[in-house]
Amino acid sequence: MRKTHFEHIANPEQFKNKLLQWSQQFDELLWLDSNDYKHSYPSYDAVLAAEAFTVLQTDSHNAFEQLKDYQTLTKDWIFGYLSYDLKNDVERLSSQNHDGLTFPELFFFQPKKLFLLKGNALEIQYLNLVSDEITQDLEQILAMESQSFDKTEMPSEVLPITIKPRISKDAYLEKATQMLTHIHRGNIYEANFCQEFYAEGSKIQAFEIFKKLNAISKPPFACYLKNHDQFLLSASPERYLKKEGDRIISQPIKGTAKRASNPSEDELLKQKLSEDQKERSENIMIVDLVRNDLSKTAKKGSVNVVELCKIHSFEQVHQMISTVTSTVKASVHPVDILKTTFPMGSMTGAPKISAMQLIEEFEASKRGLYSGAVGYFSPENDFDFNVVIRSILYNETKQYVSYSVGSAITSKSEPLKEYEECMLKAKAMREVLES
Ligand SMILES: C=C(O[C@@H]1C=C(C(=O)O)C=C[C@H]1O)C(=O)O
Repeated sequence: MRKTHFEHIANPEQFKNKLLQWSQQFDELLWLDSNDYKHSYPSYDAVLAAEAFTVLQTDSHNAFEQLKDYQTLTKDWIFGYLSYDLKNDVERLSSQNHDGLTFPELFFFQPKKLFLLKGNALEIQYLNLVSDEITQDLEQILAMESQSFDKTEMPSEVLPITIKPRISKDAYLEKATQMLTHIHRGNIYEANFCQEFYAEGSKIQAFEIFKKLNAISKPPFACYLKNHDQFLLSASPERYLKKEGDRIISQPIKGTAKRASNPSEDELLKQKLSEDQKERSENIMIVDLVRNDLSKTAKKGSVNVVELCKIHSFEQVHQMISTVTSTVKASVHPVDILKTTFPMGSMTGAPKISAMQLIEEFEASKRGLYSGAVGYFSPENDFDFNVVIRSILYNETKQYVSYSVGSAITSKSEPLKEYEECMLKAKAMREVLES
């Protein structure tokens, strides 16, 4: 079905740059970049999937069954996303909040052209119908002018944008206080409460903004997605779920601290986060939820916490990350591993269903692709998906730009501190949009 070509790449960083530049001509593309992060469970350094041969695009109704059929019948690489609102396909829930983006709730495509980069080894896989284009495309890519990833010039037709909050700071503080009341009453233990920032009537150069966001964040799960007029520019540091053979890996993040330019001050902030009882309990509650979710498809006794509350430092923030693994039963369809764990606990709270009900009640925007997952299935039924956070979403036709941020509310939360945590997470996105 696919023709494979191998190529040695002398300068992977420069090649990535050229490849991404070249890919801009396609209507459907997904770019995944680990930014040379030393992953404990690595896949590829960078992947480009371009030009759809087949597509699955739908709302949440029966979405997981449709994805299962599509993945089973296609028997090939498929790339795309699950939006948060697929919760409505898994539980008796609905999404009534404002949606300025109107993206499909699920989108997957089978790319005609696929590039997989690991170290200096490039694997090109083209569907047979375009396989005679490999040599010519490769020549074109190598001849592309290499542009620096942190090139910051703004094309002249682009106007500065005005970002507005969907809810005011006072409304946020009021809602967070009400959430706390639910927690103190024992209705839930933890809720990931999010808020949207948006700009209307805005034209942005999505690709330029992505390059800037990536350059100042260098996250391990970066992605750039284009589905015609819909764009996702993501600087995500978080893995949702990976399947490698019968091994399942989940790496929830809970616990965030700012970085300092002074190294000793920065080390102190890291140390403080590591020892912070509130942040640790936030993280452990989600680890418990993930263990429970994974146990639904795991072989008996195979769910393990292999790393608990470890601090990882990224350009923008320090994060507390745990790793939970399991061995999946042979009879389980890969899509069911997603279905039984979705949405990821780090973005809901616990217990999951009650937390999602309160989120719907208290948040003002439909989460959509924010708080969903982007990734791929391989022909071997493996997969890897990130968590869509620290991401800018853009509908070019509607000229609507949006980013959302959130934080975990637990019994020890102080609303103002949670608000500040949201602003810390928003900093890089605001900076690249307003610069
Ligand atoms: C909600 C966001 O992040 C989530 C909340 C985190 C936290 O509470 O520390 C950390 C990572 C994410 O799971 C966001 O970045 O918007």
